[in-house]
Amino acid sequence: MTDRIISWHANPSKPRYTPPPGAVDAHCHVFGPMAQFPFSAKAKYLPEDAGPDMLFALRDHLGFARNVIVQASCHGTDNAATLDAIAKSNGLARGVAVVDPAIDAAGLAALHDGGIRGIRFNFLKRLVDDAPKDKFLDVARRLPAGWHVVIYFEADILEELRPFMDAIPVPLVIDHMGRPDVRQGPDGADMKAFRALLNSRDDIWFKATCPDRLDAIKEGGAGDPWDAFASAVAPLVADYPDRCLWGTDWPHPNMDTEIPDDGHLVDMIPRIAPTAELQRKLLVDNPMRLYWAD
Ligand SMILES: O=C(O)/C=C(\CC(=O)C(=O)O)C(=O)O
Repeated sequence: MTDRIISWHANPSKPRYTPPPGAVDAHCHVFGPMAQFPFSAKAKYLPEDAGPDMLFALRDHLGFARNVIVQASCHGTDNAATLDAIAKSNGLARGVAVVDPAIDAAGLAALHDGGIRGIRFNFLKRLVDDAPKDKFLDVARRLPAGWHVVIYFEADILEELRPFMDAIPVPLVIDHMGRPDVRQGPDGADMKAFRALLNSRDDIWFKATCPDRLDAIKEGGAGDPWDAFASAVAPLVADYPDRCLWGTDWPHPNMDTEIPDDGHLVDMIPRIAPTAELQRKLLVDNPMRLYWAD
């Protein structure tokens, strides 16, 4: 793997939609800079540098106030780039780490001090070599108070993961709603299965994110303006208004063949959360509860 990839829009449009004051982009990443924070030897993609300065400039351009930076698989379990970005944010960013499950209490406390409030378990085979459920459960039982677990999986393994998720004793946040096939519509099999998961516990949250991935032309969707995503996801946000989060997913890893315009992504917000109250919950109240409770 030698070629470094650019997966972000060079000149995203200014959104027509204005987020409420204090809005949080609750799913984004930083890449490198590689000279300072080398990528993991196990990385499945090798991106160009997309550091904190670029992330914070995009935040301001899109009208957001805060970021939740999620450690991306290309940095493995070395969270230094994520921690560096949080440290440079003047308190306006917090993060989700990926850890070696053998991490000890002192290691977790250091992450907490650096602004981390959760850990991510990634089950996508194209992104990680292994996902040891027993070791994941062990560390999930030892997290600092107030932390949660973020899980990234695709819809076809939701049922298989149910016993594992049931055993996690802290709140769960599901990336991109477990990647349902949005073309099935709001009452399709994938959304029904996801609703059953949400109904099994009241502390499971979800990210109403990634129309560009879930309604991608390369996956058989229609692409921007992502109509199937809007009609499948709006009812979910309406029915679970206190458990949803939103994020850009910038710099859009692995979307280099269909790079989304971040301004258009922001313009999806009123289509999935049509009222001011829903927008405030999605963008401010919910992420603040999860990431800035202290
Ligand atoms: O970041 C995302 O939302 C999605 C990713 C990349 C990723 O998660 C990672 O590298 O850890 C994907 O589907 O390729």
